Order: sequence, then structure tokens, then C-alpha cells
Amino acid sequence: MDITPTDLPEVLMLTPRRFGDSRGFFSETWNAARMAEAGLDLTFVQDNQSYSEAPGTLRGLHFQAPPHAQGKLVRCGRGRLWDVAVDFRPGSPRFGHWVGVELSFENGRQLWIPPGFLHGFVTREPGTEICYKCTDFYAAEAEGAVCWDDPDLAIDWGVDRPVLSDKDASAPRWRDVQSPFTGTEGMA
Ligand SMILES: Cc1cn([C@H]2C[C@H](O)[C@@H](COP(=O)(O)OP(=O)(O)O[C@H]3O[C@@H](C)C(=O)[C@@H](O)[C@H]3O)O2)c(=O)[nH]c1=O
Repeated sequence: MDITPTDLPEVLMLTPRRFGDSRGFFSETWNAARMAEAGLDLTFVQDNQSYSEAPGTLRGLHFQAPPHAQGKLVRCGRGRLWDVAVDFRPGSPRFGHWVGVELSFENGRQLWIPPGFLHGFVTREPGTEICYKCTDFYAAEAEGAVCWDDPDLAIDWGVDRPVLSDKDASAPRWRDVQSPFTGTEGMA
């Protein structure tokens, strides 16, 4: 497993080893003991999958407020997507900064997004599947969102008119959402 920090140092890119043979490949997509040895001692309680038909489908930017804050380990099971994390921790020197990484079935990459970050993604191929492990359960009452095309964040999604849910199409602006985080999330 190769682990590389991104421009947001708490957001990590993980590339599990693939054992290829004449059938295809085998890969451990999560191994708690090995990851703990590598400094990522995490407990996941929920696994999620979503599937998007059209390329240019955008989901985000989402978070869950404490005490239900979620860290997410994201990978692409099929197709290709652009995964984005935004630092939403008050007091962080990188508050409001974002990072994007292409995740695909082909490259097998994963992105670790700690609690305290917004998460969103846009699909880049038809029939794209995303899978992610979460460190806390879904809690509808703790859900929050920031609009994907916020000018203060200026995220380069590579699409102008994405397919959105009604909820995401009417999400509030970054400057109007009070961060519920303490600022220490994601610290080692
Ligand atoms: C996220 C979630 C949704 N749901 C339900 C609520 C709703 O009826 C339906 C669809 O929910 P949404 O429209 O919020 O799904 P979606 O827009 O795919 O939301 C997801 O987006 C990405 C970017 C994330 O990071 C996730 O945490 C989650 O917020 O699924 C659950 O039952 N459990 C869950 O964990």
C-alpha cells in the first residue's frame, strides 16, 4: 500500500497493491492491521456505494456535523471520477482550500478524507460507481451541504452544468454555512 499526502496533508492518497495474473488481479482494498502500522488506525462502521448513470453527475459538497462527523475512505469501483475534499476546520491554515484526485477502477486509488472536511465528486464516465467506508453512521439530522460552485472555493470540477440532486442544486454558499467542527479533526 502506497500512502501519499495530498496538498491538504491530512487528506491521503492510498494505492493498494494489485496482484495481477492471467485472470485479472487481486487487491486488498482495506486491511486494518496494516493501516494501523502505517499510522492510520481507523474504525469504520458503514460502507456505502452509489452509482451514477451519466458522466458529469456531481454529488456534494457534503458533511455530517459532530457528534456524527464522518471520516471517509473513498474508491471507485467502476468508471472514473474526480473526488474533492475541502478543509472545513476553523483555524486551520488551509481552511477553505480544496484538493481533487482522480479515482478510477483503472488506477485503483483511494482517498482518505478525515472528519472536518467537505466531500464531493463528479463522475467522468457513464456508469460510474463509488464505494466508501465511513467512521460514523449516517445521521440525517446532522447532514450539511455547501454549494458545489461556490465562488469563494472556486473548485475546478471540469464541468459547467452537472447533473445534481435537488438538495445539492439549492445548497447554501460557503460563507453562509457556519462550520460545526472544532478545528482539531484530522490531527494525528
Ligand atoms: C448518505 C446516505 C443517504 N441515505 C439515503 C438518504 C436519501 O434518501 C438517499 C440519497 O441520499 P443523498 O442524496 O444524500 O446521497 P448522496 O448525494 O450520494 O450523498 C452522499 O454524497 C457524498 C458526496 C458523500 O460524501 C456522502 O457522505 C453522502 O453525503 O439515501 C442513507 O440511507 N444513508 C446514507 O448514509
